[in-house]
Amino acid sequence: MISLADLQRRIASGELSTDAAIAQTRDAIAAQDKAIGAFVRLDETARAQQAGPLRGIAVGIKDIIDTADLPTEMGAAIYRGHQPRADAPVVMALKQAGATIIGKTTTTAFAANDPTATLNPHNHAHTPGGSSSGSAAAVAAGMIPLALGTQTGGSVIRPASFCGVAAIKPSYRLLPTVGVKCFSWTLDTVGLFGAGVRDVALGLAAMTRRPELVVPSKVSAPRIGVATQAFAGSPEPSGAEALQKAARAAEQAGATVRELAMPEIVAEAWRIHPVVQEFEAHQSFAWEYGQNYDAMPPLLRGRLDESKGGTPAEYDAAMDVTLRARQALAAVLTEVDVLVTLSAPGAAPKGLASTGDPRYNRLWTLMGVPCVNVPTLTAEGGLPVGVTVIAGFGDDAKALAAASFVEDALKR
Ligand SMILES: NC(=O)CC(=O)O
Repeated sequence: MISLADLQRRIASGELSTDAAIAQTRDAIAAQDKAIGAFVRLDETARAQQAGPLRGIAVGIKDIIDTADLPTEMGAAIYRGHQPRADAPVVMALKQAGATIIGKTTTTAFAANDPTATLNPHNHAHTPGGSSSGSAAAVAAGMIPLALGTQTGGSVIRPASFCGVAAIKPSYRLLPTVGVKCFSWTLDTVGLFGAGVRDVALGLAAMTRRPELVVPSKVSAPRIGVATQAFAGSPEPSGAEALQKAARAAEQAGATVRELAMPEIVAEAWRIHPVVQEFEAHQSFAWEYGQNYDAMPPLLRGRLDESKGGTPAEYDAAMDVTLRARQALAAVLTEVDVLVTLSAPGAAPKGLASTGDPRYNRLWTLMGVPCVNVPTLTAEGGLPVGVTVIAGFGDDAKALAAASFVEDALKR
């Protein structure tokens, strides 16, 4: 994979020009993407910039995020050829930091669960996950050093786990979702993919102009609470093994590690996540579902068919649980620095019919807390499995530093 940190060092030292860095990316895409299918479209006119912390860094943008220089087609026939007038603010933030938008990466239709044709670079017989399929696959295949995705359920963390890359779903609203096709305004969060945790941190720090997000050279040992999420059901053996391996490695590296049960109200928030998601989806997709029913992607259309009976009273009750659960989780996170939990039930499912199950991700999306995927082990078939490091709302720097600690501990 291409390390953003390594590219920055080589560009800063003059060893590598920004033009050469972008040319290397184009060569890697040309060599790999015919087999992987991570990109919907490439910008052949995009050039390297000469200033900014992300100069020479090629970035892939999930195709539900508006771009002025490329169509934004939402992975859906209804939006084929759709050309936004303006870049979404997160795209502009990348450009203002010096990045080069190299292309649009595949997304499941409307970032739901109708799968893409993108393959897992580690094993082409398996899904890369979704809904940010192309972003995770393009980074994992070594085509680009940085990509944007989004998460409503588990669409950043789960594909990152399946593809063996680092990723962050930041605190809710750290990055604006203006210009991002809305699924659920309470849940939708823009995230980043990179080769390693430090690379993701550098990308997020540059986009947000928050240098405090950069992982320091020395990271102190965190107090870790292991959250098994038993309320979400049992994981597959590879998922359980990854959680145990990460906890053990962190402890051997000096972290204090203990299992932490979640309060019942937090488990209840896990249960009502779909109520919030689907109620808001019916409003977000009202035009597509109401005026273009036959052209809707089938799995999303079926979900909306099933959930159209949801009532405002049910939604209000779910939001009340959400607010109380966020308060309870904040109290839990005073006992430890971070939580470590499962990123997915196990390795990537075989075939492309499913992008996997967000059952271990969705709670944290609803809680709005920063989540970082740390690649942890390689399961049967050469398939990666990660774990998620979680800090309190607004503690993105702490989540990134602790995730880097776990990442380094796993390398020992
Ligand atoms: N958009 C999403 O997060 C949906 C998913 O987890 O597959």
